[in-house]
Amino acid sequence: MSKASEFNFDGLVGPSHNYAGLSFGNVASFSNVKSASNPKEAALQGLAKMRALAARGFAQAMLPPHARPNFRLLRSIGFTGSDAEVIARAYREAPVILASAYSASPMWTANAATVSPSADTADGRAHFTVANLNNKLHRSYEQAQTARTLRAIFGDKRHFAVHDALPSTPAFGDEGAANHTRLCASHDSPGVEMFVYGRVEFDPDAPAPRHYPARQTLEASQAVARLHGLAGERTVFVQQAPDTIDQGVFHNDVIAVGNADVLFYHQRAFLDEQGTLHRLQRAMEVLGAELHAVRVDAADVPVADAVSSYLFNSQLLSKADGRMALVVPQECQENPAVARYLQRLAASGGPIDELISFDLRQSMRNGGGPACLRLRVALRDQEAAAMHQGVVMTEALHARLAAWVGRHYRDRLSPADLADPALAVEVQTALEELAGILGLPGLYEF
Ligand SMILES: N=C(N)NCCC[C@H](NC(=O)CCC(=O)O)C(=O)O
Repeated sequence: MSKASEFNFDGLVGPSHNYAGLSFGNVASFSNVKSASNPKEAALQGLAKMRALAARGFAQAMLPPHARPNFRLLRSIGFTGSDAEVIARAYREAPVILASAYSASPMWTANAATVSPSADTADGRAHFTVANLNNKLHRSYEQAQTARTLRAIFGDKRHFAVHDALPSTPAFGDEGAANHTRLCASHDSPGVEMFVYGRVEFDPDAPAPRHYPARQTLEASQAVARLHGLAGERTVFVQQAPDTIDQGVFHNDVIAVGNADVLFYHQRAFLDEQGTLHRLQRAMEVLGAELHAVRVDAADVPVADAVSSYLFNSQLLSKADGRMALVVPQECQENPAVARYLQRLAASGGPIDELISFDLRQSMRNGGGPACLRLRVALRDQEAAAMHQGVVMTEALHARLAAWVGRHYRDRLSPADLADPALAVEVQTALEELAGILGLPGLYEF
């Protein structure tokens, strides 16, 4: 009988991390627009999380940043000449598009792809569908490098299938694992896959948010489930509450998180709370398992506090003793209602008995907490052995990456710095070296 474990692939923050206010509907991104960022601190904060969780024995790996600026985007919209000329003119004429081309958003790897472990799929391989992220210009370009990276790591076709992104059109808006949760009894046996969508393209009567965009469609979620060969009785499609999206919950992982048989969620997460729980419970029964729902009432934690603290953008990790730890951003301890709730939760005798808190403020200021920063990939032992090993987090890799960040990253980036042609050269030099550190020489298309 093979064993399996869940790897967290955290995104390494890239050298051009900046605050450009690019994500309408994401409250943090909008409110920190044009403030100065600290890419060095951002990368070190992310690496510290990876190191600490790896040291605790959790399976941990990383995904590298993408090449920036995205010259393909800039040249495709009419900026010509040398790289320096392209940057100078884009800065003058279209600074927001230059910022989009420089975005370090691939760090939020929960949006890189949707992943179905081999135990769930018809052909017994682990399936990945790259997310098209077509709701935002800066994110819609991530798919090509993401596919290239995933194929470099999961290239063994006997074990893995990496699908290209769905057609990049509003009907198939897809934001990857941020809107997908797998519930199961154990990682090496079949699980229930829950897909959460925000709107339905081809049903004009379906409820939808009024102010902020719903980034994920039902049609996209269904397409991913089909591509992965998931069994109907173990697949559940759930609509997110539209008014909660309108309060800044732009992905389901901002309002719910699941692990093994536990679903930790806010009362206002889903359009039909009872129906959702009932369907998940029935699907779990097919597996001979039982759903353990941990509901947070709006009276204890209002949606606004869930959004500002990112309580639900936490990682729920199974420990060796069978209990679970909740990995939260430090903002949770700073919000009195959330801190009070968490104290009660850990002492409640329920499945979650430990809190682990990280300072991820650089990422949080763009709306990315612990869960945004990681892509979960449950792998059987032989699959874990078949993937590229150079991205698995160890003390040695952490040390090399921290030193690399120290050599190449700036500690301050303001909007005007994006006009500096030296920045583009710095990023390319850094990434060429990174490809060598990770043992992935063909990683980038320089
Ligand atoms: N919830 C999850 N899984 N991911 C969070 C992604 C945050 C990201 N922020 C940004 O892209 C902001 C970039 C800027 O404004 O500079 C987004 O909105 O897509």
